[in-house]
Amino acid sequence: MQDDEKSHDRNAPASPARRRLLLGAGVGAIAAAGATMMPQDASALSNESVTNAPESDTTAQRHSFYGLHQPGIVTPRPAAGMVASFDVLARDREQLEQLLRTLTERIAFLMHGGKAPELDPKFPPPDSGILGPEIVPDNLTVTAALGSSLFDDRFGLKPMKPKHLTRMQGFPNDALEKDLCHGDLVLQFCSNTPDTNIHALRDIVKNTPGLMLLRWKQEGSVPVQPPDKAKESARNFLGFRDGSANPDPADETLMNRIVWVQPDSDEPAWAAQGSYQVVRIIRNFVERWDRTPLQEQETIFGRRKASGAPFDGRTETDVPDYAADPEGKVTPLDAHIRLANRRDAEAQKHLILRRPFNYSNGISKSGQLEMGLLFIAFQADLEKGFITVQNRLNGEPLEEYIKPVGGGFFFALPGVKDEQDFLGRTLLEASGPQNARKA
Ligand SMILES: C=CC1=C(C)c2cc3[nH]c(cc4nc(cc5[nH]c(cc1n2)c(C)c5CCC(=O)O)C(CCC(=O)O)=C4C)c(C)c3C=C
Ligand SMILES: [Fe+2]
Repeated sequence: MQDDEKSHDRNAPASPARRRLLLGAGVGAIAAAGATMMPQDASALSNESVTNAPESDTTAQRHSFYGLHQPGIVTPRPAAGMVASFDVLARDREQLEQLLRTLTERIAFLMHGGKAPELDPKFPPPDSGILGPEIVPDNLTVTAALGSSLFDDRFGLKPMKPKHLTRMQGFPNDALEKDLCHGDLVLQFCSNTPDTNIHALRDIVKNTPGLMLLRWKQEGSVPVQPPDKAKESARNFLGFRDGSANPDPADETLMNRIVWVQPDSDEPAWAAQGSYQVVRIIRNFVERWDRTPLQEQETIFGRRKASGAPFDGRTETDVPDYAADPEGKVTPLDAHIRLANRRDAEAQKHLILRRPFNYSNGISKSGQLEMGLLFIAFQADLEKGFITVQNRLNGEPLEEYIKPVGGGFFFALPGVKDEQDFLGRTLLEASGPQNARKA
């Protein structure tokens, strides 16, 4: 059987299009055919398939919304991502609580899936309908985080601000566009398809009128690979594997150290089990990059382009030995990976969990491709994490090919523990005299 076919559930009944393919070509013929035949086979379907929806057997994938932590941080990164940033319009704490409760209710529904609600047709339909009458979960996670601007006088949250949460400062190579930066509240959508993310965003926007207003959004994607292929990091738009040295999200002890704010930390108690989220929209000058010799590209990152291996290794999981290369004769001292992680005891304090997506936004006024990296990173300490690493990267050779233009610093809220709980409850309960209604 060919690679493309293996991604389907073999026990699932064949769809009409697939049955036609099997009947038309004959199962034996397909099995005998080489992998290179598949494109011809796929396009040999009846002309009906030109307008049929493409098939996927992953639309039923579902994450649990409830738990100690929000999903979308250490859960696997699917093919489609989006960050949407909002200004909060709620006028008082009561309205802020209403917003957080509505967000909780909508996210719980969207991640679970179910029938789209119906109303008397004299009213606007409650759902956009873009996923049809049955809303599939499609691996969706929606992760909510707050910006430092929410911790002002409007809601009495000032004393509750997470210790390191600041408005994102500009770094030396940045050219930040103000319409692409900051926000009171940010939602990160991750799912199998852009349509599922857009559906979720439109649902949330429709259900929060007068409570928040979109400020900016950025969509992104991750290239997919056949499920039975050995696990490899996905490639970014500069063609390199991105994520090879990411800390293991399945290692709970490690995640408690580098991602999740701990109850015994110096952060406000309400913030325990939350995480600092950094979002950076980093444009890549791909035309210039594509005219750069391979050798130079690899020197800039400190890794081989094809395999992702470090210069003293064979595979992308091999660990570079900088102690054996103090002068940078193997891996240059200013290579991206060497600056980002010196691989010594000190560097252990500055680890971050990266969750980036590639983005492509059309073209610039001068006819250049507007594409790059929607860089997202989580850490328990913003100062020790992203800010320290970025300061080490300042002035790196990669800067000739990248330009950060937007993003912000946020604090991803602790998880919603059950159906009685809501996003931000611990914050509202902890702050001010007008405590939040008990969940
Ligand atoms: C401040 C943090 C980082 C920014 C911003 C950043 C931008 C950026 N990175 C790439 C491509 C790669 N990065 C890689 C490794 C890597 N990058 C960071 C941090 C930032 N990158 C870290 C901590 C690491 C890991 C270093 C290590 O532990 O060895 C790699 C190599 C493969 C990998 O480990 O992921 C690539 C490729 C781009 C294109 C980019 C901005 C556009
Ligand atoms: Fe990087």
